[in-house]
Amino acid sequence: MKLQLALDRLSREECIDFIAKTRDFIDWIEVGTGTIKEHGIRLVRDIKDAYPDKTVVADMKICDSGRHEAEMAFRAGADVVTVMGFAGIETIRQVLESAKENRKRVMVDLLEVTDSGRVRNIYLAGADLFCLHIGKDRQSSGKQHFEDQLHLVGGLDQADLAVAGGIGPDNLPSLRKLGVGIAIVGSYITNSQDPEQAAAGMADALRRSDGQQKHL
Ligand SMILES: O=C([C@H](O)CO)[C@H](O)[C@H](O)COP(=O)(O)O
Repeated sequence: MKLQLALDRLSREECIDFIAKTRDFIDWIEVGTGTIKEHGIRLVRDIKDAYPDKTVVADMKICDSGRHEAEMAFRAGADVVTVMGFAGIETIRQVLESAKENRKRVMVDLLEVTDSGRVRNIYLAGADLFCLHIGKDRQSSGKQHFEDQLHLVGGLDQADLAVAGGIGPDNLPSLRKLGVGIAIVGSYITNSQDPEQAAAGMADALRRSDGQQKHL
């Protein structure tokens, strides 16, 4: 299982600092939605320039104007862009087309998606990377579990699966059972007193896990 560090609610300098501290343990770097809004898409470019060997995810959470927003992220050096699973299928198609033309990838964020038929249509449109996501605001209610969302991606045999939202050592065992390929971890690392140690511990635990890891 791979580890994606999510950079949310941080200053520009903190983002750079967290990457420097955790670089040996993380596989993918996510520039969070709010981070892009606050610091601009230029931060994606700066991070990709500094870490060309890392996969950089621009968490654009696109829900309209698909091609325009995807190209903005790809031009800035993003390897992966996120689109919302609840967006119109035309928007999602535009993002997928842009990714294909630019030889990049799309992560479909399933935040607040409940209809597996919709997910299947997105899969049939060409998406091959989906993210089960318990949003920040939902996390505070503590009522949602990744297991409850798993039916959304059942039968999407060629797709890779990521999970995001409240991930740390406590729910790692459940991820193993889900066949997750990539664990997206933000707060557990960025709120830690020792981010390097937190990332090292997560990376070690993820790699030791016997989840049905797929090539990403
Ligand atoms: O995508 C995210 C969320 O919607 C805020 O923009 C987070 O990056 C992701 O859920 C990681 O969350 P935590 O690990 O719970 O910080």
